[in-house]
Amino acid sequence: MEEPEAMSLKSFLKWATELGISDSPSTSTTQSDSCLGHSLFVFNFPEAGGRGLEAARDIWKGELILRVPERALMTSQSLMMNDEAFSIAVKKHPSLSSAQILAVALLNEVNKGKSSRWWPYLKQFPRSYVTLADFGKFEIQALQIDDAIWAAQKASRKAEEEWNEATVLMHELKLKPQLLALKAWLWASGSISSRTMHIPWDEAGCLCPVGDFFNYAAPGEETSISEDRVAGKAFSLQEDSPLKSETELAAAHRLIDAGYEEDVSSYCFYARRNYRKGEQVLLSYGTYTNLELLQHYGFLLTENPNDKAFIPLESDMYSMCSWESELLYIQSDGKPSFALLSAVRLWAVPQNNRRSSVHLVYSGNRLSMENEVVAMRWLAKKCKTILDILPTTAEDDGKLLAILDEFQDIHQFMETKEIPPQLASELCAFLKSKNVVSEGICAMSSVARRSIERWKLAILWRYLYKKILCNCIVHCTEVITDFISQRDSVQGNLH
Ligand SMILES: C[S@@+](CC[C@H](N)C(=O)[O-])C[C@H]1O[C@@H](n2cnc3c(N)ncnc32)[C@H](O)[C@@H]1O
Repeated sequence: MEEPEAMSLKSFLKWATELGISDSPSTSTTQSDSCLGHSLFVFNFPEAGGRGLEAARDIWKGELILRVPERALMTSQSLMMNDEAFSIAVKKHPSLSSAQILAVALLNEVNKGKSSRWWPYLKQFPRSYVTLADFGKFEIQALQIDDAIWAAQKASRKAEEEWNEATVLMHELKLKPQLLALKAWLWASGSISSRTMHIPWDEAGCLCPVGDFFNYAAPGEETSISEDRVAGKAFSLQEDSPLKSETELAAAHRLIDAGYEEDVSSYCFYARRNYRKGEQVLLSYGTYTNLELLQHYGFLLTENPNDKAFIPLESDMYSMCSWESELLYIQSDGKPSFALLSAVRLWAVPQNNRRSSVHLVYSGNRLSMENEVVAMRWLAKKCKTILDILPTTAEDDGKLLAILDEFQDIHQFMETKEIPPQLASELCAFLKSKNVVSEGICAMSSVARRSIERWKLAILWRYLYKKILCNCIVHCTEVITDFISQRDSVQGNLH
């Protein structure tokens, strides 16, 4: 960590200590300069979320590892309480949503600079975000898949509309010109989208100092090497387990490992699994597909058990079945979801027999060998058709990511003749749109550098989408091959 950054972190942790934030189970006030050190340390994890929290000691599943008292939570309400002018101004705009109010409140605090009570905390926020709303035209097109392109266009349109609606209030508050700009709004709404936590009294949630340093792991990934320590034993049955209160036990069983607790008026964080000293301690913000992670948090996971690939179906498939369209998807392992499988099975039944097959299909049964083969062939062919019409293959995307990684390392592109033509044209379009090459010299502005980050995310997203479709083709082919060999062996036995 660079010196000014380290100093700013140090003063932030001191500020947090004074507000009663603590990673120690003891509620007595400490003389320490840092609220961390008992259970957690701040550490940089370049491959897994950047700045995050590491275990300062071996931690047991279910242990309380961080407490953030209510007075340290930044909410619209707490910001209004300390700023009468802001509170009066907001009341004149009842149509603004709670997220818009929190965004304006955040910009209003930034406007105060060092005189804001929250200044040490605000200095810890990232300077910009790479969520879908921040994607420009080029990066949006790089997603390649219509659904993702629409989601990104919708996110950036929504951000712009919300900014427009809030500008009158921001002018009334006399914010500095740079804080009135869309760029500042994107920063505020990106902060809210990627850093707030749920509280029961405000839909916009709260900003939770130190608690928002936890990076994400998808729910369902709770096991680790350290889990071996308790292999075969339920953690709650261990006599020497440090789990004490009922709250801690209850928390260990929950999906969400953090929440606001009325009885202690604090946001409490519990370890979702055992951690060895030095491991990164992670939090599950919820169950998200990669597109949702990109939309709300600006990152995605190469191994995401909750990822889904949606494909366009025949129009009568939607009308014929009673499933909501968001249930019709291909899972990350390439298998169709239960609803998609039943929809395709039903569609593969001749139209005049469908009515009598509905019950069987919805109970998850295969109808017949022929029906299964028709359904699997349709699904495999659909995936192949989608993949064939896309401008690049998954393999190309992998190559392009490697080229961009290399470029970011050595600031030079490999010889263009070594780059496959479809990638070279995307690369040229990028260089042109960001004015990267001028008179044969490659000069990257900070804008172009940030754009590369978003472009890489778009490429990675479409690469992972294509991988799911490729896995689906493999799965369908295996099912068909199995059926054919079963049928051949039955026929062989009959002869
Ligand atoms: C609540 S903050 C977590 C702390 C953050 N790393 C920081 O420095 O403030 C959420 C942000 O952290 C990053 N992040 C969290 N988990 C991640 C992961 N598993 N992989 C990549 N980035 C992650 C994303 O930028 C996300 O928007």
